Amino acid sequence: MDGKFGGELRWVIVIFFLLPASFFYDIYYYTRSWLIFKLSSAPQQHDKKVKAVQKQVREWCKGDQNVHMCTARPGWQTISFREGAYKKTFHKVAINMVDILEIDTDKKTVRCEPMVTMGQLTHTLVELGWTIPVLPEMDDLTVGGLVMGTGIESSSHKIGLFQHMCVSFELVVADGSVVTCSKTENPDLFYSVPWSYGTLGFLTAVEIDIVPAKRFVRVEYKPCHSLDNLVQTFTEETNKIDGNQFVEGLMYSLNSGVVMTCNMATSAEPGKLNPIGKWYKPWFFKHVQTFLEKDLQGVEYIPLRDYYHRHTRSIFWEIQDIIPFGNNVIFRYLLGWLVPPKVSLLKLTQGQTVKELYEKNHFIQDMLVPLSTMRDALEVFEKEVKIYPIWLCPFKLPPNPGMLHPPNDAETLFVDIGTYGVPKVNNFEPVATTRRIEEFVRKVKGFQMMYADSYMTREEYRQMFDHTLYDQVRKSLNCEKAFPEVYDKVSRKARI
Ligand SMILES: Cc1cc2nc3c(=O)[nH]c(=O)nc-3n(C[C@H](O)[C@H](O)[C@H](O)COP(=O)(O)OP(=O)(O)OC[C@H]3O[C@@H](n4cnc5c(N)ncnc54)[C@H](O)[C@@H]3O)c2cc1C
Ligand SMILES: NC(=O)C1=CN([C@@H]2O[C@H](COP(=O)(O)OP(=O)(O)OC[C@H]3O[C@@H](n4cnc5c(N)ncnc54)[C@H](OP(=O)(O)O)[C@@H]3O)[C@@H](O)[C@H]2O)C=CC1
Ligand SMILES: CC(C)=CCC[C@@H](C)[C@H]1CC[C@@]2(C)C3=C(CC[C@]12C)[C@@]1(C)CC[C@H](O)C(C)(C)[C@@H]1CC3
Repeated sequence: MDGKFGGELRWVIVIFFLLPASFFYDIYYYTRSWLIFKLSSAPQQHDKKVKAVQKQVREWCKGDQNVHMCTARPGWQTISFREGAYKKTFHKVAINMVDILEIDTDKKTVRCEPMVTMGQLTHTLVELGWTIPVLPEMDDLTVGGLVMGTGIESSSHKIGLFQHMCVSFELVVADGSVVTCSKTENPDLFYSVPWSYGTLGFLTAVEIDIVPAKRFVRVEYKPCHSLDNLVQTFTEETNKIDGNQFVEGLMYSLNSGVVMTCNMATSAEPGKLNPIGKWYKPWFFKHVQTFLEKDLQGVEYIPLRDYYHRHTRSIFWEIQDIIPFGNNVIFRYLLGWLVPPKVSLLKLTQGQTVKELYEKNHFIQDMLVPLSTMRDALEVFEKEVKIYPIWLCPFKLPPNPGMLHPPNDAETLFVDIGTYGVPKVNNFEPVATTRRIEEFVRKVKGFQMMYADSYMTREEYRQMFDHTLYDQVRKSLNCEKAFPEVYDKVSRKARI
């Protein structure tokens, strides 16, 4: 879809075509998983589905093995910025595994298949009084994508990244056999899987910790009017040993922002309930900004699912560029219940015009840097792109084996700096600007989230991510012919 409808009138396509399509898509999957759970048919089907994956891999083994393998999930369906070019040429293995297999409340784990989404998990678990400790909040993120890539949320400062609450993985590896791994069983494989982007094997099941859920989240909004104040408040709140189940920051300029500290609660104080997930409610980031404007500290109680998916309706703040009047009160009351359009359908229908617009004039990155370097990092982002709001999400990084190591191999607090939008500086140049920021991140021993565009060279990439264990495991599992190296899947050159 090109021309005007691909550019400034994209919203026409979105409202009249994508929103209804997204609605029916959701209804179909919602009903399907509800029925499957009611019939309790998923656990019996699982072994059959694993065998189907094994069969496909063994067929590849019998062939001449001259192309690598990847999952058959089309690039447009994923929550990454671009599609992998390799999806056109690789041998595709279908992994149609979309079900929750078991909720074990004694062991406190949920076992699910890799295509289970975050929206599906919250619907299921929260209703039963449980939740997972780190719940990356966009509804359509999948367990498989989050394990193989990475996931983060505002509880990560207590728990770590998505990978750190995973108990075990089940994979079909290069020779078609099934391997399970955990901290005690095949630990090398267990620690190498996160950030391996499907280059060690096909994931078929994941066991994840669960914790009791409460009905509400008590949110305290703390407006800050200087960079020093914001960095100090954010750091103190993140460091509180016993307090704050969730900590999040939204910055509206280099010198202003709101730090939110949150805890689950069983009941709400009268008059302070705010069901922000309802279709007529303002976008969450706009709502948070009102606390800054009024310079008011405030307390609210948000229903748990609404809290988890607080940035979903506005796709963080990306929806502003897609439906410019989306936060208008009339639009919200009339059509707010249809929002957001599915990222996958947006990707599927975007034309060359939009692609080029985003290529030249849009910046989407999440950079994970040690909390102690947060101030410098924010100044670098201000100088290089000047995009606001900025999303701040703290997380702890334990000194585990694998791709990510904290400085000096000691558990360290990090912060994810998320910048999504149109740069406001005059000298923005996508490649050069991103490369300068990547260089800063490497210098402070941080990491780039690889769903976005990365312009690092192979050497720079290997400098950022420790490949020692990964290389070893690839060798022992004979991955060379079966899967490419991570770099060849995630670098900008590998994506279209
Ligand atoms: C996969 C899935 C998708 C769901 N999707 C939605 C949704 O989209 N929207 C929504 O509002 N609600 C959804 N739900 C929630 C569902 O409606 C509630 O879980 C239901 O209300 C549970 O109440 P109940 O008393 O009927 O449970 P129960 O009668 O105890 O269980 C209901 C069924 O689930 C099976 N079951 C129970 N525990 C497990 C387990 N640990 N592993 C496997 N099967 C189990 C039981 O065998 C039974 O057939 C979903 C649940 C699941 C599991
Ligand atoms: N809050 C957060 O933490 C957010 C995280 N993200 C990012 O989004 C991505 C997840 O998006 P999503 O659409 O769910 O996933 P994707 O389909 O984009 O998959 C991501 C990677 O995981 C691999 N993968 C997925 N499933 C399997 C499997 N069963 N077996 C082997 N490899 C698999 C894919 O391999 P292949 O290429 O072969 O398909 C791909 O390389 C992650 O990279 C995450 O970091 C994005 C937004 C927010
Ligand atoms: C760690 C966290 C919280 C990351 C959040 C990342 C989101 C803001 C990203 C993930 C996918 C993402 C890059 C996407 C887009 C915006 C930013 C998103 C949603 C959009 C919708 C922008 C518009 C584009 O035309 C297009 C449809 C291709 C993309 C799709 C992916």
